[in-house]
Amino acid sequence: MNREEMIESVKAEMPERRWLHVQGVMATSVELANRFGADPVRAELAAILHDVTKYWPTARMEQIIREEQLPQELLDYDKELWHAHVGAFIAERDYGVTDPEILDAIRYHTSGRVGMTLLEKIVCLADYMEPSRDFPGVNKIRSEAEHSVEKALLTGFDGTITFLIEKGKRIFPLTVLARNDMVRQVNGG
Ligand SMILES: Nc1ncnc2c1ncn2[C@@H]1O[C@H](COP(=O)(O)OP(=O)(O)O)[C@@H](O)[C@H]1O
Repeated sequence: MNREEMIESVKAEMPERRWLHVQGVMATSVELANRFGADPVRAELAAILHDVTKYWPTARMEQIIREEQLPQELLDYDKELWHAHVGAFIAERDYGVTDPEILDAIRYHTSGRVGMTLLEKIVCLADYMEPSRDFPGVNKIRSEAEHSVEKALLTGFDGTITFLIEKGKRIFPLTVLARNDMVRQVNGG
C-alpha cells in the first residue's frame, strides 16, 4: 500500500474532525523529527496510522486484545488506551508495516512507556500539541517543544496524570513510569 492509499484508507475510518487531528499530528511529527534529528518519513507514517482504530466499536477492539494476546491489563483501564495497542496490531496486519519502531510509536502514543525512542516521543508529543489541540497548558507544551522533546512530553504527561486524578479515574501505570523516566531525562540523576 502506498502513502496515498494508506491516507485514503485511514481517512475512511474516522469522522472529518478526527482526520484534521491526524493531519495535524502528521505535520507536527515531521516538524519535530526535522528539529530533533529523527527520520521524518517514519515519523509521518506512524502519525498517519496512530489513530486508525480510534473509532472502532469497543467490542471489536476488545476481541483483538483478547484473541491476539495484547496486554490483558488494558481491559481494566479506560478504553481510550486500547486504540493505540490495537492500532499497532492493525498497522502491521492490514497496512503491512513491519518496522518495529514505527509500530511502537503507534502502540505507545497514548500512554508512553519507560525508555521511549525519539520516534515514540515525537509522535506522542505531536499528539499533545498539534495545531488543532486546545486545552489548558497546550501552549506551554508547544513552547517547550521548541527546545526539548523530553521537557515538553513531561509537561504533557503531568497534565494527563493531573487530569485523570481530577476526574477520579484509574491511571494506567505505564504513564506514571513514563513520567518518572522523563523527569530523570530532564533533570538527570
Ligand atoms: N495512563 C492513562 N490511564 C488512563 N487513561 C489514560 C491514560 N493516558 C491517557 N488516558 C486517556 O486517554 C485520553 C487521551 O488519549 P489520546 O490517544 O490522546 O486520545 P485523543 O487523541 O482523543 O486525545 C485521555 O484523555 C485519557 O482519558
